[in-house]
Amino acid sequence: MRGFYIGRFQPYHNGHHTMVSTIAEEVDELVLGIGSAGDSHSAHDPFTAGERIMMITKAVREYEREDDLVTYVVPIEDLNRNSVWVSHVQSMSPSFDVAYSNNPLVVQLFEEAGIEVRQSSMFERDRLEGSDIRQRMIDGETWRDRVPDAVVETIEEINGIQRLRTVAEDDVVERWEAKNGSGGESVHRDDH
Ligand SMILES: Nc1ncnc2c1ncn2[C@@H]1O[C@H](COP(=O)(O)OP(=O)(O)OP(=O)(O)O)[C@@H](O)[C@H]1O
Ligand SMILES: NC(=O)c1ccc[n+]([C@@H]2O[C@H](COP(=O)(O)O)[C@@H](O)[C@H]2O)c1
Repeated sequence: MRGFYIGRFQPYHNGHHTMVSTIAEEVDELVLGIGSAGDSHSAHDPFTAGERIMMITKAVREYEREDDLVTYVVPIEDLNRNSVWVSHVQSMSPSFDVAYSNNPLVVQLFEEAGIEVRQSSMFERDRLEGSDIRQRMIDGETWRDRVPDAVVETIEEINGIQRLRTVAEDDVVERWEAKNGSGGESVHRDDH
């Protein structure tokens, strides 16, 4: 049996990794779908699809060895039409028998398409949440104990913390300018 588990994995953390270990008890093969694959370099989605492929491919080797799990990592870009998203996923992924997700929209779209969806409880959600882990990286707080070692290695290799801090700062400036104006007018007037 082949399963499919999709997430943004920004970054892939120990909550996702625990979910994969649970899934490994139920399937022989697992497709890990990297959602929002076209997004990167923002505070919400700092890492590219390729970087997330590295994190996940290296991390799940543990389960390939221990549980004989066969894994495939497939990047999946977003579409602006939810109604055809499941077909889009199916067009990019090896075929699968069951989907795993705790995301209510994803669950609904798969179920409406007649695909079985299995949900799990959230593991240590107070510690294992992507947005919180990204904030800890920005603030210089501990985060390494919340992700697999392979993810620490990848983030260090790509200098990911520095990137995240830079793009997060840009996001704050953009949000401030969207709310208060860029000050472009006064700069323009000063030119005369
Ligand atoms: N701690 C966790 N335990 C179990 N499942 C989780 C956990 N965290 C996330 N998931 C599930 O994994 C899938 C992918 O999640 P996602 O990559 O959005 O992580 P996230 O921690 O919710 O990140 P973000 O805060 O960036 O949205 C979703 O179905 C999500 O519900
Ligand atoms: N219309 C669409 O493009 C569509 C619909 C549902 C989910 N998704 C994607 O699936 C992924 C779901 O992952 P999360 O559970 O991590 O949010 C996200 O990348 C999300 O953007 C996309």
